[in-house]
Amino acid sequence: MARSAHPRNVGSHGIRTHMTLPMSEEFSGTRIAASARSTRRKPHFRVLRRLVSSPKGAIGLGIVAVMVFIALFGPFIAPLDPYKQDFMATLKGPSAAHWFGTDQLGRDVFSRILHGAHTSLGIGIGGVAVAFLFGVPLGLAAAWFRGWFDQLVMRAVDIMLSFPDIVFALALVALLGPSTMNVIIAVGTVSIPVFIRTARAVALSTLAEPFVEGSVALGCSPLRVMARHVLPNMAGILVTLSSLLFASTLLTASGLSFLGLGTQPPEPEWGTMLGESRSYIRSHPYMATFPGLFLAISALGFNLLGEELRNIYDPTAAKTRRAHWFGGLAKAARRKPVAAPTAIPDMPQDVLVVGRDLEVSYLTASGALPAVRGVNFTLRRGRMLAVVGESGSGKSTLLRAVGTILPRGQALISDGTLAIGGEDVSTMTPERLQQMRRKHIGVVFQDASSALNPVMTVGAQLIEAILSGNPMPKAQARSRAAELLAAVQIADPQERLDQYPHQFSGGMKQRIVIAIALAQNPDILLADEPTSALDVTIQQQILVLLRRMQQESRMAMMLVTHDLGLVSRYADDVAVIYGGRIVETGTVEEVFRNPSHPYTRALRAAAPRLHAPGEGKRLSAITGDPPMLGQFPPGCSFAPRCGRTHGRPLCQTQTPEPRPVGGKLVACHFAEEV
Ligand SMILES: Nc1ncnc2c1ncn2[C@@H]1O[C@H](COP(=O)(O)OP(=O)(O)OP(=O)(O)O)[C@@H](O)[C@H]1O
Repeated sequence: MARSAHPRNVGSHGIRTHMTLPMSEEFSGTRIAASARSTRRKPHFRVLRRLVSSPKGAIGLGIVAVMVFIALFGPFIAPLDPYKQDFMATLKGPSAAHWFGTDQLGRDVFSRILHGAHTSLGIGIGGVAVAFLFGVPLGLAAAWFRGWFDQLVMRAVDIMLSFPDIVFALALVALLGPSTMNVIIAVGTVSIPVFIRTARAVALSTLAEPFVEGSVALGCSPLRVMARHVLPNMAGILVTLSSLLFASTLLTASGLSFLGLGTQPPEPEWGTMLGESRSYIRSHPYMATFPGLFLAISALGFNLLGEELRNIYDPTAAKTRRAHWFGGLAKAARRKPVAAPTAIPDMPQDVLVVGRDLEVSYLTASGALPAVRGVNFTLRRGRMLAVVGESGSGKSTLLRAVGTILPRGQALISDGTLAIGGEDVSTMTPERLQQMRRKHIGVVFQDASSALNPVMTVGAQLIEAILSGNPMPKAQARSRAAELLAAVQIADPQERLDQYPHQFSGGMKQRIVIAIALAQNPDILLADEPTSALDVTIQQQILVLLRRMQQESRMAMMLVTHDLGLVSRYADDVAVIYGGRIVETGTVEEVFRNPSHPYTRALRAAAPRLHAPGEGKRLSAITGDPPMLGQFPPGCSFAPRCGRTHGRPLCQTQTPEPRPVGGKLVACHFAEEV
């Protein structure tokens, strides 16, 4: 039965198991000498240098600089009074006396353009600022809170977008009255939905990234997650959007001025000037050409500038200028073990995580569907439990439940009990959960590339992980970050701290992810297919590293993997999961030496083994497909694919419960029939 989701998506449910192991409130991490140099800052003129070194950036910056200069100093450099009428010189074409000609009242068009720059660009910038300041926070809030708030915001956005910009802006100005300020409010309001949609879409995808989940797992607050990960990741797109909107805002504002609702004559403004030139467009085209040209050039300049800024702020798009680093592993010999965590005095017991009849469900259109169904397991200090099974069997869902990082609003613990350090997570407040994640749980995700924030240096990400649970001076945190990099065998750690993830190889990125997971000296380490994106030799190195650290620090570890070879080499215990249930569990030796469940046997037979008896034989595949979410057959879920069932009704009707068979727990009615 599904229950309402906890704000942090840990289900609240009625079942309570009395646990007596209180989790320590405080965890004193390794003390580090504050001898490191301070965090180096990137010089701000780096951006300027990059801008001027590219043709697009240089042109864009040049145009914007000229326009800003004109907006600021136009009145001082204008040769004539922009308001002065000369009825003897009306509608004169460009000449030495009037470079851009004169208008219907004999006013100097050039001087009016110089004076009008201030108002025109001011309206554009003001409109974008209004849209940005309201749209971005609303979009971020909608992505974070989801639910009814998201629905409300998005319906309002849909309604606003269903009107053409100019019509909506017209209605607003008609309501507020014609004035420059009201035009800014109107054109800004019209653009708010675009910012909301963009910010929400980017935030949603960024929040689903493993590196953000990692931050949530580290216990970072929503504001911090938004400020550190989501906003920097959308900086490029927001800058580009702002520049594009600047152009459209200028045009919409000009349209309003053209209709007489914007800046009022005799005030010079490019849109108003275009409006005034309407009647003379055929006979005296220069009247429209010059203000139009200034509008178009301004829009072009902001666009070019925005595009180049996007390239700069997205380092993954930028070409790596420096040579790649090659001599890594040779220098990495200076290995430095991570210090063992300080003992938690009031948590001496070995059992750190207990799952009892644990059920985890996804909230789908068809209701809450269980992906993990009544599993029992224990994570013990100093031991590694491997969770194996086919794709879709529920391994990652189980790991995320243990890490209290189930996707918000999508999954929840719907039944049973999960206790971490003796505390039932369903009774924990969001703050307690956050503290738990921050101090006691480290998570290593599958794909290191997406587990690291591409726009933050490795050092910044490590320092964030270190500081999230343990305030300390930045210099000390940097020193600790370098120590962690050295511990995961990355050479020249001080220099590497200032580099971005794309400057590291896949294996090194995964080492960094491991370093981040270990930043708080966690008691529990969760690794979800930590090596499946790596080649075989690197897989071995990473697993050796993980195993060494797990043993040195006596962490309880859960390893999710498809690779039975890795399990037999590195894990202590194994849980074989099928259709969301643990079908066989015990020590690796017991389970693999003499597998009892037909599914375990089939998995073993399907796993490639070098130098195994019968080498050269074809691998046997498991016939049929694993059950889909919500489509589990009655009785034993494996029965439709099982060679041992022989059509026996018991398998089709009664779900086998795990029972002791030869030192293991096996969920099969006929486990003894090996
Ligand atoms: N966000 C989600 N919404 C709905 N169903 C989901 C969601 N995530 C996973 N599932 C479903 O839950 C089931 C278990 O998925 P899970 O990712 O835990 O399996 P897995 O064993 O880890 O698979 P893999 O090895 O491919 O990662 C699958 O049927 C999957 O389709």
